[in-house]
Amino acid sequence: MNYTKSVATTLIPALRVKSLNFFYGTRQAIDRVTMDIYQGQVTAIIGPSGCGKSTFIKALNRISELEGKVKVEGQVEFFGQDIYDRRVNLNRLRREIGMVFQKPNPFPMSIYDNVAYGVRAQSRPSRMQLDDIVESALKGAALWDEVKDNLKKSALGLSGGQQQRLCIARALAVKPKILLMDEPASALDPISTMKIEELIHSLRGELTIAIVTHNMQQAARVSDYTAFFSTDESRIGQMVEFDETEKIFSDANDPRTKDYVEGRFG
Ligand SMILES: Nc1ncnc2c1ncn2[C@@H]1O[C@H](COP(=O)(O)OP(=O)(O)OP(=O)(O)O)[C@@H](O)[C@H]1O
Repeated sequence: MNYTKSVATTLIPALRVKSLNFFYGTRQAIDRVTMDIYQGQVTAIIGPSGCGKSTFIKALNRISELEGKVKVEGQVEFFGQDIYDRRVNLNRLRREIGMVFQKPNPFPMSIYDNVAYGVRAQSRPSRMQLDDIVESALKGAALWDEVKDNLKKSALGLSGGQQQRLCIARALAVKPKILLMDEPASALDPISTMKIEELIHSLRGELTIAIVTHNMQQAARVSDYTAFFSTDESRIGQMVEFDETEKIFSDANDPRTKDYVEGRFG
């Protein structure tokens, strides 16, 4: 399916990444990445294995710091605020910039409690308020109709595709401004993949989305903007080209991007 896209005329950067270097210990994984992620748009990050796509998006809400000793240089501004400033509240940052991973990771609890989890951690809503939040997050993640009669059942009994939409509902429940998705459909069957793509399309506009994907057709279908990453001779990831998705896939400026999107490399 191809979705109609309308590239916005006034673009507001939700995230501004400036000359970002990222190191695991002493090993540099990405080198001087500079790009904007525009509000309300879907931005795809594509590129060959090991070029730093996951590293890059995990640096955008500082979830990468959970992976051990990492070092970050450069800046990431979230609506003008430096997310690497010492005073940043990490819980709040990760609520505002939510994340969905490749492998669905529901908590071992009921469907309802999964979605309510983050909301309960941050506030004390009444039962009725919480019911409303859970319902609207599940509707937002296009899962409500499938689970509304089984909210008390374990999330682990859902199919892989349903679990992934539940994880999206869990992220939506705390009202993020940005949703980062790291290959959200790569472990799913084609029908579940299509549902995730439709969902991305329906969330676009009110939500800013950055998605890492290996699937170039998927990037072409769902995104408004695309960043192509690759590695240099020393195998450090860099961003080669960033542009409107249509341009990247039909008339890229850099020959490395052209080769990759035309399947000649990677
Ligand atoms: N936790 C980690 N510790 C050390 N090195 C890591 C870690 N995670 C990733 N790397 C290294 O950083 C580089 C970039 O990895 P990353 O996973 O970001 O690439 P990717 O483009 O997302 O790859 P893939 O498409 O295979 O998922 C690789 O060389 C990888 O081995």
